[in-house]
Amino acid sequence: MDKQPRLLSSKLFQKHRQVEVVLSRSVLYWKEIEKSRKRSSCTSRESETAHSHAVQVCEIVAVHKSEEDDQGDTKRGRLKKAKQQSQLYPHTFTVSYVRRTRQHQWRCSDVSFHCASQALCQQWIQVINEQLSLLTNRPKRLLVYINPYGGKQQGKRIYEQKVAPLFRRACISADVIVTECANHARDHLKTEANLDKYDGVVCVGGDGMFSEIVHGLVTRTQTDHGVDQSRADAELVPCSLRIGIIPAGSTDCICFGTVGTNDPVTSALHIIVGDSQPMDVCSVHHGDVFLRYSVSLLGYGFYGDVLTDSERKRWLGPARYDLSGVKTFLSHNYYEGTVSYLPTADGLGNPRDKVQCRSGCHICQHKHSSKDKQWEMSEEEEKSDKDRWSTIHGKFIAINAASMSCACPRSPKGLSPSAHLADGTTDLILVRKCSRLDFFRHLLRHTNKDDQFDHSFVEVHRVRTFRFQPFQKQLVSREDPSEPPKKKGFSPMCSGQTTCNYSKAHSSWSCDGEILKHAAIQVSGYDVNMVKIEIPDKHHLTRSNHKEKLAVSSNISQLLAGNSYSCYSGTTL
Ligand SMILES: Nc1ncnc2c1ncn2[C@@H]1O[C@H](COP(=O)(O)OP(=O)(O)OP(=O)(O)O)[C@@H](O)[C@H]1O
Ligand SMILES: CCCCCCCCCCCCC/C=C/[C@@H](O)[C@H](CO)NC(C)=O
Ligand SMILES: [Ca+2]
Repeated sequence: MDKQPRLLSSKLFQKHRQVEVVLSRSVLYWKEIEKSRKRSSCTSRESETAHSHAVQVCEIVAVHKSEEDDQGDTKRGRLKKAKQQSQLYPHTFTVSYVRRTRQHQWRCSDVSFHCASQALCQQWIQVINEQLSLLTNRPKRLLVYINPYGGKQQGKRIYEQKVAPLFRRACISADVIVTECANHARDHLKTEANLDKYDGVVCVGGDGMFSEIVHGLVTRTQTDHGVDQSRADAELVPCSLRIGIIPAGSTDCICFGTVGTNDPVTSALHIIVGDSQPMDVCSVHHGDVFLRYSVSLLGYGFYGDVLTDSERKRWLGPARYDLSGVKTFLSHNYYEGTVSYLPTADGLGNPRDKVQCRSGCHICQHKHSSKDKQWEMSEEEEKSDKDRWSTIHGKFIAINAASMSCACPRSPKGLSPSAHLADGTTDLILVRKCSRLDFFRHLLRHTNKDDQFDHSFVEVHRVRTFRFQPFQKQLVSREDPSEPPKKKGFSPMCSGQTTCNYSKAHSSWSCDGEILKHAAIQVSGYDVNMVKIEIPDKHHLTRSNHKEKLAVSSNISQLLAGNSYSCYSGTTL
């Protein structure tokens, strides 16, 4: 039981049982009081039973006066007793709270308490509401964008049936925009939306829709502050709004990888209780042209080809990825090019250390602690960066940069199971040319417990920044990979069948599910945050089910952008 002082304590009825209900600052607690008769004395005494319950105040969704006085017991034998009790305790209030179920899923449960007087009932409602109003991280006004065509085209139904009733119950007001075309949400955020009115933006859709919203918010903030985001070295201004995700897409890896499940009700509840989770965001440039931000996967070769092919099959819904996956696998293309990367300093773990990023992850927390200088680069260290760049030239079936695990229902541990959500790094996975069978083995390991990096043709590096240059006949190798490539380095790629046996010379980059126009990219890395998501409640892990893989939810996060142009930095989503 909570050691904090009691704010309120009463004997009330719950269903047909008398319970002692106690509210402290952090916990609502109720315990059944069983009346048993002692034969010897024939006097009644109260004894404690094992039936006690506790709900954290921060996980109370709402408290309401209940209209009906049905005490919830319809069994005939007890009906009479229940009726008597409802006459004695006619005033009822209902507390809605978060209940954890299996596999990271949350549900909203109700418990009703019956009081003898209206004054007592009102007092309970008032005191609980007062405690809830102290939770300042909870949103009150939200701007919701629904992509009606994402995933199985269920976005609108999911919002209306599963999310809106919960928002209403939690007294959250929501302005809803159902998008009419691609980039509707992005452009509305960029130019029209009155963002002062809201505490957060909610995205009902998949990773592509989430990406739209990130781009809209970041761009809007930079425009408002006169920052030119196309400059790779621009100091970005933090966004003040958080983004929540209601999964309604095909992959939903950003939701799955942060919350641990892609369940709309769970996400809605995380938004209501104001949970947030920092996430890395990287910026992708082609020379000095800004292309996009990425929060999940940048994939060239296999995933780029899957995405390119799947876009033509959108009408198939999520199944398009399976079909295009098989087709791309059978094509067995590989691509020649040069990857240069700047590895992370020690202390940020490595992609094969089997450390999983959870809420309150110490690596991510250190990254975001301004007092902790452990991972901040000194000037000298920054200068010596130039010597730390590595360059690999080769033929690759896939080049993947995972800024987070990229866990999703297809691959529950993700492309890089130990990648961190907010450490300012990305895991660069290079899959070299190999046989079809070997590549199949590698892919298969994404779906089971085996280590997908444990192959001679796969290497993985935790990096702060990297560049990719597809092979070009006329390409003269640059001497310093840490310098951005000169413009001429991006002259037309070799066309026709050059080095690849089975494929065209170039693949495309899939950036969070969107195809980039250029194959030659630099993904900026810098140790200062571009955008940051804060975790306001560091205790979340301790109050959650310890079996949970990813204890927290990241559904709503805050764009707190720090400075700098860069990339793997926490964003506030
Ligand atoms: N009204 C609309 N009509 C057509 N396209 C839209 C509309 N609204 C948004 N979009 C675009 O649809 C694309 C895909 O949406 P979304 O990410 O929601 O679903 P998905 O691609 O099925 O899922 P995932 O990205 O998780 O694989 C996004 O890039 C977004 O820009
Ligand atoms: C023989 C079985 C092979 C199964 C291979 C499973 C591997 C699946 C890995 C999927 C990772 C998805 C990472 C997420 C990327 C998103 O950004 C993007 C847009 O939603 N989705 C895809 C599919 O690229
Ligand atoms: Ca990361």
